[in-house]
Amino acid sequence: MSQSLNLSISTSSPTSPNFASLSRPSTSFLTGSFRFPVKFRPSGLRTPAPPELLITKASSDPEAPSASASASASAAAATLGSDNGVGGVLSAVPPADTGSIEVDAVTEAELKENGFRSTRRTKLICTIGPATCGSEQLEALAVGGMNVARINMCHGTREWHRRVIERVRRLNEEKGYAVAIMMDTEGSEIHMGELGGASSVKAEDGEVWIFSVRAFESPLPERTIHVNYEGFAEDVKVGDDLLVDGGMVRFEVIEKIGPDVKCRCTDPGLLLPRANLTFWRHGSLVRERNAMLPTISSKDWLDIDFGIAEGVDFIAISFVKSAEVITHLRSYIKARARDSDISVIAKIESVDSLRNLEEIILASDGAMVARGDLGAQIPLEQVPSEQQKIVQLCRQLNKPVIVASQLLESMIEYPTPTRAEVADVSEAVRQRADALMLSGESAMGQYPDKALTVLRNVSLRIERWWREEKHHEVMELPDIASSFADSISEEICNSAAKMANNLEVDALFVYTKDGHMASLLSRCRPDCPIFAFTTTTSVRRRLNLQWGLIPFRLSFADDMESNLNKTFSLLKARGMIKSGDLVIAVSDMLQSIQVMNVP
Ligand SMILES: Nc1ncnc2c1ncn2[C@@H]1O[C@H](COP(=O)(O)OP(=O)(O)O)[C@@H](O)[C@H]1O
Ligand SMILES: C=C(OP(=O)(O)O)C(=O)O
Ligand SMILES: [K+]
Ligand SMILES: [Mg+2]
Repeated sequence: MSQSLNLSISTSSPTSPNFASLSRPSTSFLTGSFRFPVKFRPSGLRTPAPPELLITKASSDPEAPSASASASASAAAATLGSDNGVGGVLSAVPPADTGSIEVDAVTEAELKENGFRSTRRTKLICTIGPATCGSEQLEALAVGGMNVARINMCHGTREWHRRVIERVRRLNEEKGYAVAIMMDTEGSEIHMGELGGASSVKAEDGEVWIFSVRAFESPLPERTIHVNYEGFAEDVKVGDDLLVDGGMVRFEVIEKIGPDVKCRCTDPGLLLPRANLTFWRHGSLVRERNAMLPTISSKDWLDIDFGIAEGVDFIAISFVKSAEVITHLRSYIKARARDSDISVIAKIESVDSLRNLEEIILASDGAMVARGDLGAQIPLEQVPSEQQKIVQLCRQLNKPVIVASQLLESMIEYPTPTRAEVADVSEAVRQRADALMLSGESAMGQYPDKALTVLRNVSLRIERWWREEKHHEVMELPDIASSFADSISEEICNSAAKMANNLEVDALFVYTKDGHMASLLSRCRPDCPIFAFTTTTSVRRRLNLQWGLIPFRLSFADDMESNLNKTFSLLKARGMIKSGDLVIAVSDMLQSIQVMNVP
């Protein structure tokens, strides 16, 4: 049926790609629903009440993580995979049923509905907050295409986050989803405290407010804001500009009285709990003192211990300045979590991270273009070119990249996006970022599901447009292999992806134990989807973040012929492929490229 290296290409015609039924009935935003023009920034973001979970200030959370904290559904149930030779990677599934194949239930439905070619390649991340922490809401997001759930340790208690993780894991187990978990650290940013329970407070033009490092009893005195950074009053100078959320509200420092800093509001707007603060002097960001704060604070280390104990799939590090901190964290994780592998994502959101971009990306397992804070640290008009640069560099270095923040900001309040937002999302998809992320839109907005639908539909539409119009940017992909064996893998993947495009195959199949070959194929951004077969649940979940990969868990042997036969019959039985489909298969056990029609 097939031969290694000596390519046997069957002449029977592959099934034509099915582009039918791309847009589902729920996609009304592109088909003419009406919205009022939004002229003003919303004057009262209504945060829906959390259904069951209690939200309190993270810093007052007395609970420290312990080894016994790993009581999350899957971590506790984890067994060392009986799957052969996987180096003891944690697997959340019971010992392998050799006859079965596991794939995300939503992807499976999508494959059956839309056909191979039309499955979504861009991955979607949703930040979970009060609007989406309940099981039903989490399930709605999973069904809507959420590949990764992000929890932001800047908000909520560890207990709150633990329950979210538990719910996601339970849904995965009971309903067959494969949603991965990303934990995002608070980092050493300077931010305001809670607003005494209020979801937002308006600061009016000319008002005088006190920013102070003092701890206040609730309720806060009027027009008083707590600041989390001890050195704040010493660092600011009279005349400095104080920017909330990168300029959504602006104050001028008018007087310092001990720990209190008196400021006059110069650009009125809404203050949100724990909003980020930056201060500027003579038009430049004051970074010197801020930069002395450690990237990973002592609270972050406790959160990281929590993430390791809970077995999260990704840890995103805020305000990374250099590669060392990432290297240090990776060895920390390796020592603490010997059996699991947690990917470390570097958030690019500071001037220092731009300066040391390449070494940071090389040291990390992936990167996030965190445009929220980045836009507060460099001029806004520089953000788009930095985004493009980061996305390209990550692809060249074979690291997954996430584009984050304000993609659909207006959908926090409105059911349809602005045209500008749709254009921004389209651009990120066109740049072929691995993943797009929702923040406030899903964490505390009124239309989390609709926002996710917009990301899904824009991704599908732009990806299809690119394929049909053949807008391929010929991106030079430099050799990145560090050994001869890696070079072979890299050449095989580059060639297989090129062959897949030229032969217009229906799918690439990759059999990979550690996921590396799958990411090398993803890096080529081929026209067809990539079915990535891997033996462990944790690798399968991590592959969720990468462009174009459809991860399956399957126990397989080194014998490719039997792997292929087994895969074909399992996938055919589930209606995911059919006889005649043209497939190219590669594997990291047997270095070969095989081209064949599904029997
Ligand atoms: N776990 C949570 N508990 C309460 N509110 C949250 C939580 N996560 C996110 N939010 C809300 O969603 C908003 C957007 O989330 P995100 O962008 O992740 O945070 P930030 O605004 O701090 O950068 C936050 O400002 C906060 O109001
Ligand atoms: C994603 C970001 O980080 P956070 O939401 O944690 O501030 C950002 O700043 O864009
Ligand atoms: K954060
Ligand atoms: Mg940030």
